[in-house]
Amino acid sequence: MGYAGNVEPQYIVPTVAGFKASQGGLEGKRDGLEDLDFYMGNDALKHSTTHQISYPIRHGLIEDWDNMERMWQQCLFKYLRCEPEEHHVMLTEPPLNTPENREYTAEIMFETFGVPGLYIAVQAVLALAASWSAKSVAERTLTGTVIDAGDGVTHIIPVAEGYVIGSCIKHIPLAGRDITQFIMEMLRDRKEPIPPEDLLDAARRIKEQHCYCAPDLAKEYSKYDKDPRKFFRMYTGKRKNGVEYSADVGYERFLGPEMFFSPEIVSSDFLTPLPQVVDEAILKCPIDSRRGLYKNIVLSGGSTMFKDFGRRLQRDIKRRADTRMEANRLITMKAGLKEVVQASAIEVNVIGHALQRYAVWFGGSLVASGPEFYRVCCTKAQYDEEGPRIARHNPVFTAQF
Ligand SMILES: Nc1ncnc2c1ncn2[C@@H]1O[C@H](COP(=O)(O)OP(=O)(O)OP(=O)(O)O)[C@@H](O)[C@H]1O
Repeated sequence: MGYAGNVEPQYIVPTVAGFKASQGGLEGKRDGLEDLDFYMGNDALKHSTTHQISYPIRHGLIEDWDNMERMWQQCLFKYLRCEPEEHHVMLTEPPLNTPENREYTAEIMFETFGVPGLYIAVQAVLALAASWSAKSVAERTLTGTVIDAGDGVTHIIPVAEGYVIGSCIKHIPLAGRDITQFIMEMLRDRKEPIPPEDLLDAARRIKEQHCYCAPDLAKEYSKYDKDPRKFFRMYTGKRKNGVEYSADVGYERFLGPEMFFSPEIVSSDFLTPLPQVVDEAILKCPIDSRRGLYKNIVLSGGSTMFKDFGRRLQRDIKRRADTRMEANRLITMKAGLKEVVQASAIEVNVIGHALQRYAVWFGGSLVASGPEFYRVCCTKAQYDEEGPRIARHNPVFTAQF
């Protein structure tokens, strides 16, 4: 959460609520004290022994509206310290959110908090908007394919002119957490002197600080075998008693992120490489949108931050597209269809930018700080006139900044 116009969120708080176990019963509800003994985010996790932990959002969708409302209350009053009646609010939603959820969200925002305006934006569309920072005004478009790789899951989301092509979204059940786990196992197998209670955190830090995508796994391995010292990095951490320790970092630097391109190294269930999934997602989309989707493949989320991730992805997708074009060319040549033979090559661009770590947030910040935002918001006056149904659809914004 944060205020529009900033490049990064002011507060990053996990959507976790913690409340006294007794509050679930009538006793807690009757005395009206339940709101006072309630924690959210990291505070909730800290009190997990005395309080019951609940996750109001599951798989990106709000499931526990009471706790979500309490969380919004804390976001607005405790963190952002704002008067909600004075601020238009932007919230984000995953691609296949239901219209009922949007109505309910509007009800809480307008009736409980009295906000003057509300816009519920689709996360993938904001990620596309965030990439405008890396483009000229003429190139700003809301057509593209968003690769969103976070901690638990990777999504491939095609968007045409601001609308998600819902039937063509793909999910990959592999993301940052799996790479961390994989690196952790390698460190453990090698018996690096990392205290067991620190191992997970050390693996995550090693991943974030030292990992990169190699152009070719076999070649990188043989380079490594010839001169491993070139690849070594040192990781240092502190034990609980304050004494420092250090560990060697070696081939996990390129083997970790390779998971996206050779998933068989970490998974026996999901075996399709990311470039193939992206290519197949685009091929499922309507034919007239495909070139635009290849031309603007946008990265979003922490697990797209590996050095050369975008470059490798672009090369591999381009190779697949070119091989298919060549195969089609040969088939059509044999059939004597000359006009198809002349189809131009497919342009494949994978767009990374400085703010892709928090691309959705940054895209939201960008859109909400422009004049266009006030045009697309649902207003309190409209809500009072028509009720929650005004939030069923939010208009698509354009690149007017
Ligand atoms: N510089 C970096 N290099 C590689 N990975 C990183 C980097 N920074 C963060 N990450 C990883 O990105 C993941 C978190 O990304 P993000 O915040 O986008 O996910 P999330 O939104 O919390 O997860 P999800 O999308 O699964 O709900 C973590 O696994 C983290 O270790």
